[in-house]
Amino acid sequence: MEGGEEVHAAKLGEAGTSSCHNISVTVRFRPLSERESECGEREIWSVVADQTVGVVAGLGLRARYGSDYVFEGSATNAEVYNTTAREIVNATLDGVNGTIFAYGVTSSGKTHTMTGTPDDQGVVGRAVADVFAAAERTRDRDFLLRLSMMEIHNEVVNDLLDDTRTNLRMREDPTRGGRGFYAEGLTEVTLVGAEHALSCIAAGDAQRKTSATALNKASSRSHTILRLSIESSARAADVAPGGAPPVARTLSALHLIDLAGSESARAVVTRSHTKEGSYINRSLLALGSVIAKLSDGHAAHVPFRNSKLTRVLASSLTGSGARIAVVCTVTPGSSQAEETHNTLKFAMRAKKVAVRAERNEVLDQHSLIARYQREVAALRAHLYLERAGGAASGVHDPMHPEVRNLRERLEEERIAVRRTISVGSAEASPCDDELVALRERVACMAEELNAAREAAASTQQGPAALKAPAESEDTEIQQQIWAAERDFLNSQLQSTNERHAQAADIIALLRSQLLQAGLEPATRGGGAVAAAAPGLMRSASGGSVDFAALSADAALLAEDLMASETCPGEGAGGDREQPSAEDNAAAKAGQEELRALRGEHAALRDLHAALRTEHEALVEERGRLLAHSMELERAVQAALADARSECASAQQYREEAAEARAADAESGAQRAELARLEASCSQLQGFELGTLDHAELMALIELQTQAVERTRISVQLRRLATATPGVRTAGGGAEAEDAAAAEAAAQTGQPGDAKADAPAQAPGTPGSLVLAEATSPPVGGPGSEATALSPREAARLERVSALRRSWRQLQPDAPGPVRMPAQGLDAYALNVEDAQPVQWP
Ligand SMILES: Nc1ncnc2c1ncn2[C@@H]1O[C@H](COP(=O)(O)OP(=O)(O)OP(=O)(O)O)[C@@H](O)[C@H]1O
Repeated sequence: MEGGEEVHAAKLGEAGTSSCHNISVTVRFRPLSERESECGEREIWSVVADQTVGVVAGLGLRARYGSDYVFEGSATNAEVYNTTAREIVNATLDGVNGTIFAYGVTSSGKTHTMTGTPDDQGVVGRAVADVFAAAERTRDRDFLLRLSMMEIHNEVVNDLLDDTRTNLRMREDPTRGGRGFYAEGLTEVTLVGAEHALSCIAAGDAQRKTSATALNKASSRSHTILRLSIESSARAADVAPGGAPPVARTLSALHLIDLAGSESARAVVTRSHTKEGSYINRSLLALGSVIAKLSDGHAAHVPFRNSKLTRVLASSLTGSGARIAVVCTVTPGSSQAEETHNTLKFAMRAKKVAVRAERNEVLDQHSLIARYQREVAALRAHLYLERAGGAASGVHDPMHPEVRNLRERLEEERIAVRRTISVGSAEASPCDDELVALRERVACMAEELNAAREAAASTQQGPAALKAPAESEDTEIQQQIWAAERDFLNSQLQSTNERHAQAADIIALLRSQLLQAGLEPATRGGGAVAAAAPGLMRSASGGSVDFAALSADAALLAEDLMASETCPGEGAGGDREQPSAEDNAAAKAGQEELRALRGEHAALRDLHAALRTEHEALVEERGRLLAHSMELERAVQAALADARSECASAQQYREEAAEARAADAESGAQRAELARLEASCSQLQGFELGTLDHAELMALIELQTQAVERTRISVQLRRLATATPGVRTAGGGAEAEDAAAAEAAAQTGQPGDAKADAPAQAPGTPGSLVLAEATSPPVGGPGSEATALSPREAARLERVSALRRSWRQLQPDAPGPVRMPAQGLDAYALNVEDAQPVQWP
């Protein structure tokens, strides 16, 4: 069902049945991990009622969440699958799309639920087995199953079935019902059996990006989307014979999605985790807002385009829809309480989303399955005819699934080999050119050698031919001819000797040049080379050999060789019938020289071949070393990046530790103070009276008496304070207002002014009552006459002064103004606050 294929499809009006379902929501707990148990974590979330989870201890998250199904940590994958997914998987065989995904924070058990373990397969393995088993059982229909797998990693879509296809584009297909996004160029493998499907899925899983984080040894760093396309139609044999009738086929897709887990900074180990974590959290946020909009039911716009994940899910949530199940995985531990709370909130929202799910049935003459069916029918007929003709043995059905599969694999391998060859030949083309040039040169030299040989052979035959001159020829003329020939041959011999000498010099020069160039005797793979030309092998200046110069030398040598071979032997002149001994010796020496030259030539040729081999080995070696060094470079860069991010994390941890230590010290001091207060309190409240001796008891009674006295005075003062001029109060409510009024009066000289003996900067602590010194009667405004106090006011003032004196007696050491706690005057706690700790002997 890749983009555009359904262009030819036509909906069967009434044939497609539609129903509306809410997303099925399952909450699955995982057991506490070993690490969590070792750290002393407690299980604070649990099942609190039928299909309801809630907090069972501490942390103040007094929450309860209902869901369709709840599984505790002991539940198996089989139980989870049978309850939550099986029905949806079965519906896909009937043409209804299905989507099952796992959602939760990192390390909560999503991959455990979707992929499972070898002993307890997850949703994916079980769904694939069920689909194939059902297809097998349904004898009256042909099924075509195709698989694709992709991951969304850092908002980049990668093909998990073909690692060369990365960064695929998401395209919108307007021909699909509702919103249909698909990844362009995503591989779809036609499946031939459950085993085949599982092996493809295992290969795809191996391509997923995972890495160890602080919370999970194998944390998924990407969202994985597996899509199983299911196409079926009435079996070929049941299709009306003749022509190509329209085929009614059902199409559906099962999406199995293992989301990456949202994660906090706690999970981060490296800098790349931070980046991945932010992409993961962003896309999950986008999913959350899509679900929130859909759960609202009236949202005008649903932001599917905000992330690739929501685009992929768009077709399931709209259009012809899908039956959807979400398994929310959570950990019961106290350390992830907040995250669990958020996951459960997502679950609640998802539960409200209603999705229409429609049976997809189309009429189509062009579908793949229709073509296969026609081909199968034709092949069956062919097979029948063959069998009838007695030639049925050894016939293989080319449409047999296994044959088809093998063909597909063969084709894939062929493509891969072609790709490798084209890459290899592009890399090898410079070497090839060199090789071709060398081959041509060697061929030229071989030709030249042959020509030289022929010439030498004809030269050897020369004297014999010269031995039989025609009897009839004039002897004198003959002698002149021979003399001329002798002169010619002598001159030739001389020039040959010179050339030999030149050739010897050139060879010596060539050797010395090669030696100077640093061409050492081969130490590896060059035994033959060393034998052919000791001292020649590799250039120290970068490993390249000057083939052009070498070839020029070789050509020169070959020329000399040819020239020497085409010359008649030394001493061939003179009397041909009876060559002199001198001539014979010279000829012999010439032939030896010739042999030596030939040997030299052959050695040179071997040298060429050996050098070529060596050169190829060097090119290969260099390529390998280059790749290795690039790999090392990459590893070093990655290690550097990791080290830097670890440094940053360590610094952060150090700062956090320092803060924690400071907070610890502070809280220690507070705890000590609290303990002291609690001790005083319990003593004062009589909890420990039984442990006191007589003197202690008396001291305590004294203290209590003083406290009661202070309370009494405080209460009286409070009553008086509001009505008596000259008394300034401070604290909360009306007292604060009074104090502010008194302050304002002091500044403006209004009546009520009083000279407080309290320091100006501390008019009163909140919640305390301050008795100011009333040294003079209040006066009126500026320029006004002093106002005499009324007898009632004077009496009050007198009482205040008396009270103040009593207070002073009780608190002789208290500095500054008389302050008494005003909070809770009616509570016994006042005494606790006010009392000094009793120093027991
Ligand atoms: N229900 C379970 N029973 C037993 N072990 C579980 C269960 N769920 C999870 N685990 C274990 O907890 C660990 C983390 O689980 P898993 O890798 O599935 O988490 P995740 O949610 O996929 O994490 P991430 O988002 O980081 O990929 C694994 O070792 C897994 O075996």
